[in-house]
Amino acid sequence: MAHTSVDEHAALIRSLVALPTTTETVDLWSALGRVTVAPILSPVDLPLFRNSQMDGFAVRSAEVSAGTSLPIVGEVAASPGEPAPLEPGTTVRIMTGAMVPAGADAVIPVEDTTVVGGTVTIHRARSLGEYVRDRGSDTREGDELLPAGLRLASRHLAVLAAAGIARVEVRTRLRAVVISTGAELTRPEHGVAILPGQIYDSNSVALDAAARAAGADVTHALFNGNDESSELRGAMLVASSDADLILTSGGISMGEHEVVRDFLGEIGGAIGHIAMQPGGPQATGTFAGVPIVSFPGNPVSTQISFEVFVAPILREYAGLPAAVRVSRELTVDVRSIPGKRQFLRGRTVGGGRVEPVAGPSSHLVAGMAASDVLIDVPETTTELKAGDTVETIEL
Ligand SMILES: Nc1nc2c(c(=O)[nH]1)N[C@H]1C(S)=C(S)[C@@H](COP(=O)(O)OP(=O)(O)OC[C@H]3O[C@@H](n4cnc5c(N)ncnc54)[C@H](O)[C@@H]3O)O[C@H]1N2
Ligand code: MOO
Repeated sequence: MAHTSVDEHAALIRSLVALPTTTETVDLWSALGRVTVAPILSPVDLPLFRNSQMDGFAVRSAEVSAGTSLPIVGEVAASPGEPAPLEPGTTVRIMTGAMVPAGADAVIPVEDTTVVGGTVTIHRARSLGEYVRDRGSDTREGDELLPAGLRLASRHLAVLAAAGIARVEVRTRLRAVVISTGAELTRPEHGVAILPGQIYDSNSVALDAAARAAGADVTHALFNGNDESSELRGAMLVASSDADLILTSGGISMGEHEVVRDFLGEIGGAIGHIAMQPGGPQATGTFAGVPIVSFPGNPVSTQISFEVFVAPILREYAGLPAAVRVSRELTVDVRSIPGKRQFLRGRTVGGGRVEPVAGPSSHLVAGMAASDVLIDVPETTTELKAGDTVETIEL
């Protein structure tokens, strides 16, 4: 991997990750954010029947002009049942959503009328079809309601329900497992009484949240709090039984206790450095048929590696838009490492500008939290001036 570029490594990971090809059928209540697999055609016309847009009176429009009075001979509510046809020279009260009786072709809103006893006087003429919502005027039986590959939002669920569709076939969610490694790690849930030399594991929760935000289902967020490769193998066995992708953090560099590196070595994985900062050390492998993508342990390296290499694949599969890239002007001069694609943390400021946040070091987890974009500096760029345009990636 010595001279591997970011794009080459991204392509390698894309080739490793086998996206699920199965589908499942879920009810609408569980379908939010899921992705359709085929176009969904309407089984019905919408509206289902000709109905009133207003509370008022159903009339034959040709019979109505300003000052017309008609006897009120009945009422149609928005409720089951077909109303009787409207007799000529009469009207019926009608409610919004109620079926318009045969023979009626317009609705007079109640506020345009005066009712005295059983007679209504209409104050102005109405045209044919006014305030009548025709059957099929929204969509026709057989028309496409939703396309394939659509991520379902509330408005999509609403039209399915309106058409009487209770269940929808969706892509099976990609199942990811997250494993953090390092004997120095403890979980924040364990409280403040940590030993000298211990730190809180922030990568598990970061990767778990990032994977879920990218539309994946995280089946396990495991934690290997020692540097034993046998223990990691155990975690991998659990993970691989229930995952399409295993993400690890830590233990892939050049130290003496690189548990992920050792494990990947045993299973014939690939470990090396790529032309990227942060996120130089990178590794991949396959265990029990499940791809493993291993990120360096430094918190910023892990987070950025996920955004660069894995998030685009997961988002695409989950029907989410790709991360937004925007050109912005730098507020200050910036130096970058020759031969490495650098992803600096940035904060957007007014006028389409961006200022770097914290430094380039990959332990600056608070600096990462204070940023809202990554500044993508090409491998060949070593110096940028205030006012220069840079590509930013929204976080
Ligand atoms: N001699 C060399 N040393 C290092 C090199 C190198 O090329 N030669 N590369 C450096 C770079 S760059 C990085 S990045 C790291 C990657 O190391 P590892 O993947 O082996 O990660 P660890 O050593 O396990 O951890 C690095 C760092 O991150 C902290 N860490 C680890 N896991 C977590 C976690 N879950 N939550 C929060 N913080 C975590 C860990 O304590 C370390 O401080 O290697 C450099 N070294
Ligand atoms: O490349 Mo490392 O990921 O800078 O910290």
